[in-house]
Amino acid sequence: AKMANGSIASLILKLHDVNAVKFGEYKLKSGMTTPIYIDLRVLVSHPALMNQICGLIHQRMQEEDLRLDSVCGVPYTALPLATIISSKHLHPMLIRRKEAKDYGTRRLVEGTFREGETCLIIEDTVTTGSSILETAEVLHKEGLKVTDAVVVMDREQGAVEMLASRGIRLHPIVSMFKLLDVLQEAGRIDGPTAQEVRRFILDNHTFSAKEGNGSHVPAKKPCVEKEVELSYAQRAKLANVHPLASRLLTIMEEKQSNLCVSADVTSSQELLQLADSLGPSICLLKTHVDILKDYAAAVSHRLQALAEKHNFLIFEDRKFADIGNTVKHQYEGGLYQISSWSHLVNAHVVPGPGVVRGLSAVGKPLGRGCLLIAQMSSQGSLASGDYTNAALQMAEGQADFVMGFICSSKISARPEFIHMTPGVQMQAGGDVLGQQYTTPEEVIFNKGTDIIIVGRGILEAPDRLEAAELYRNLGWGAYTKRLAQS
Ligand SMILES: O=c1ccn([C@@H]2O[C@H](COP(=O)(O)O)[C@@H](O)[C@H]2O)c(=O)[nH]1
Repeated sequence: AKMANGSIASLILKLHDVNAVKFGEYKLKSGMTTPIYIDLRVLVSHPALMNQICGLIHQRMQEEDLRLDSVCGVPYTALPLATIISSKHLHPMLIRRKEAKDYGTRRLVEGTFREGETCLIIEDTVTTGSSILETAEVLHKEGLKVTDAVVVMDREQGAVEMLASRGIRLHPIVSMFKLLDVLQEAGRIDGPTAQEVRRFILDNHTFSAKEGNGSHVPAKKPCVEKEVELSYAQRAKLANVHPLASRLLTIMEEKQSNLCVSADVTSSQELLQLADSLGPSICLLKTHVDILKDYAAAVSHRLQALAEKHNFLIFEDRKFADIGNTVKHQYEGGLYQISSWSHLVNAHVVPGPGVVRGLSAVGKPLGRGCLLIAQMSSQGSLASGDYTNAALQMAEGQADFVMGFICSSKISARPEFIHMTPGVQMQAGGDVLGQQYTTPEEVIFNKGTDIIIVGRGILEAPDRLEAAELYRNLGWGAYTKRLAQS
């Protein structure tokens, strides 16, 4: 059985108890200042916790079916971890010296081994992965093979990718987003602290596949592989872009609008009237067709005509979340026949990739597109950390149908993907049912997403058109400011 969530959560809380997780301002080996510091040096004072961690490392070694002839801890903090695993599970251990002695054998690797043998590296914490790489390089020089490393705490800042680019698979026991989720859930840290650290981690990814930067220094401008930013128009012309994403990006550029209005009204007449009056201001109209009390097929026909007239796309916010076969029916059939009129739909990733395959079977031949829900705006949302990463991976695996994300911040550096953010109003705040709002400037300029989704901020305004124009101007202004800064 895969490592249970409960045992990881209990480990995280114990690490916090012994002050191995510290919040504040700290400097890392790379020189980077970080709002969170992981200090596993304290483990030597907590033998029971040390044993628990070694048990989890060994469990991971078995789950991954790792073949090894020896283990080697990265000096110094991981040395006792490797020692316990070696002693308890009878894996021979090697010790990598940080500096050669100037007497005796002058060896950099102590212990007995034969050329061609495989050594598993054990590390306490990784940021860039550079310490593991240094140790692997020393072992390589001695003729040993290093294919895998296990780390207790991955800060999720690029070590997995950097080491993979050097042929080493990294297996983390705890990852940063999981740690933040558990501490926040347990009330150990508040929401703003967790959010500040998440933001820091996302903005300070140290590996760029393009530069292949191996480690010692963060990528030049720290961010998710941040490079010079492309305009919406440039992104529309990219070779790999989904045709519907290209159309949407072109509309955005032409209309100077990154505003999606969320038309959460319950009468069809009001929906159509909204589409007609706000049509010139928006790039996208988002519907919840199942809240209409008087839906008939004619409504979707008229909506399509208005989308043509005002040059916007339609996005039915259906949030599909079932197995592939069921969502196929839900998308194509039933009362609403969504695939026949909605350019875009979205899906939760909780069922796994089958949900996208099911939707794609219906939507792709019609030229439709799909957004994956990677994060949600509501308080206490479970869509964060590993879940968000899973959404990203799922999108990358089916990018011929998935064209972007519903998210609260930019999660992919690939310019083909469009990031759309709900929970937007003029002022930060929320409603009584857990909705949380941020401003257009925060979403587009600071969090780097592409489209603001605004519902009640416009629907409840005394003059809806005036409000829509205000949001359009703010969203577009934040985008042009971001472009100018890149
Ligand atoms: O995480 C999410 C995903 C979807 N929504 C939807 O967006 C609108 C927001 O309406 P407001 O009136 O601006 O709060 C609504 O249709 C939600 O279903 C979201 O808010 N958060």
